[in-house]
Amino acid sequence: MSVDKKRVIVALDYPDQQQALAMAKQLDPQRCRVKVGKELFTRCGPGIVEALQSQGFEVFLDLKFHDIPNTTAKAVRAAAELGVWMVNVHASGGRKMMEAARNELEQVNGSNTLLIAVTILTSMERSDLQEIGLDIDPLEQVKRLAALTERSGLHGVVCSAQEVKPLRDIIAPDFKLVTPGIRPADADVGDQKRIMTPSDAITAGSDYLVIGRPITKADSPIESLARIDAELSPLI
Ligand SMILES: O=c1ccn([C@@H]2O[C@H](COP(=O)(O)O)[C@@H](O)[C@H]2O)c(=O)[nH]1
Repeated sequence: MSVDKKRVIVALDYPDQQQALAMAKQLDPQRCRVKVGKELFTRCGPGIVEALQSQGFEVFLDLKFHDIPNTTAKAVRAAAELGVWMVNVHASGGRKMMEAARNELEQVNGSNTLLIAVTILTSMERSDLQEIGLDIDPLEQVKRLAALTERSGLHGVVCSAQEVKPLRDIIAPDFKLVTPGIRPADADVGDQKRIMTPSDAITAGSDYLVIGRPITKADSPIESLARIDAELSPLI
């Protein structure tokens, strides 16, 4: 089995195609992947995904679908037909929703799109869960949703890197753990709560690190990415 060297996914959280493509132009599609999220996709539509693919990038379409099973499944089909590398739903949409999405994906001819589920957003801490009626530690809820996601036949979950080690004890080794909330030691934390440095995340066993503002808002995004690469290169 070949080792995946492209462990960093750069979150292209920009308000227009021009800025997103200008950033992408500075990146090497052989060394990283890119993520298109709600802001960029809502502004630009599927054309931005196609533009990035034509530059050679594998795209994680991070739209976090959360709806009734039929609607979510059809949205996942649309993403797979766009040829994205990875797409996601919210695990809290439940087993029936996730199974419908997985079944629909299996019907897409020749697709090898990965389908993963968001557990608990990395911007949330225990007090946030309490406000929505969940009197539980984030780790416990993440474990519960990751187990449900695996039973529903998806390929992995989005979680915090802080949860990777405990999750590895309860899920299959090939179940993908995709971790946003990555912050180099000197970076602004912003609205993220459950964070980890790039090297600690890889050491803990994260498959993919999603990194946005520490790169995209840096004075020199390329120097920032190069520092992250240098931090990770002895580890991957
Ligand atoms: O739990 C989650 C799920 C998704 N995200 C997304 O990842 C990036 C992180 O960006 P930063 O600028 O590095 O904070 C962003 O696009 C989020 O939508 C997440 O942060 N947490």
